[in-house]
Amino acid sequence: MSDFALSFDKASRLSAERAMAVSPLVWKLKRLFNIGSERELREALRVINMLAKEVINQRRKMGFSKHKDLLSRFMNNVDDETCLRDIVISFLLAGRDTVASALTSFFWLLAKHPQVELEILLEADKVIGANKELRSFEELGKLHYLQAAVYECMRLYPPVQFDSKFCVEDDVLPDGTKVKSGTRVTYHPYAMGRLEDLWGEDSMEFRPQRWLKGGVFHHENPFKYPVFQAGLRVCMGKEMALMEIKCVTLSLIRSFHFKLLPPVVNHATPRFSPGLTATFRFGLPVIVGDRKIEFSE
Ligand code: HEM
Repeated sequence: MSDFALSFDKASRLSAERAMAVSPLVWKLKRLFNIGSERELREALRVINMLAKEVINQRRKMGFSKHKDLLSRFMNNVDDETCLRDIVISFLLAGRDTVASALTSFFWLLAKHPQVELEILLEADKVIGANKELRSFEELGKLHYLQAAVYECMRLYPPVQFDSKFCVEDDVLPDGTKVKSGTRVTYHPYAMGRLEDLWGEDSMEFRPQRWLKGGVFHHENPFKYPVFQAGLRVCMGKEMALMEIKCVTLSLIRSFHFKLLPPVVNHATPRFSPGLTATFRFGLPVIVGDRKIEFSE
């Protein structure tokens, strides 16, 4: 792995650990004396900042005024170097591990539910054509079962499993709960996705059909399914993320077969573990085979 990726992973982990500390005083003292995890975090951030600035410098050398990619657009409108650097890092943080986490969970669920994988393949053959490649964004939109399966996957395994906000001034929630200024308020998509009150008695089952009405995908209220958050600060990359997850899954499962490796000591079941972005603690060991050739045991 590159220095950037290693530092990025380390900084994400250490920042998440800050949030889980018994008291913020612990990490604040460590930061003051530049010791332990805070020293490691500072070093990781130095590497990340340096490389993010390098990305911006390279783009500047290439010329950005006529380019239409996201970074060039930001560079055309933002002069502050530190702000640009933070934009690069925010988009990486928001878009890198979240999609990877969703894909890992999805491949795990598909391996455990071959009938769902089969439905996705049959739908793809019907809409796109057997042995044909996806041609357009519109065609992707016709894959209702695939979309339902992706939503169902993230209901049970949301990449952002909980998310906190701090109240700026005294407020009252719609149900009358008073929230004092400075209070930390957390919503928990992982817990909400499993509530029987919200999803019914089969809330723990992976059942893509719950998202379909007459074979057509239908959205749920985002406040019931806050996987991408809801309201004004909803995820800016939602549609891009969904497109990535669906395209990667389709192109891989149409060509390859993924078989879970037999349980390994201590890794018996993949463990969904918290972090800034949740992921499977020991990765997802699989054997990859050609879809046209059956696996032999
Ligand atoms: C499955 C994948 C993804 C999930 C589950 C997800 C989820 C979320 C969530 C829960 C938030 C709210 C965070 C907060 O307010 O604390 C958020 C914000 C955001 N996401 Fe995503 N995200 C995903 C992919 C992406 C991608 C691919 C991008 C862009 C490349 C992206 C860009 C952003 C940005 C810029 C924000 C901040 C929006 C704002 O504060 O106004 N996300 N996302």
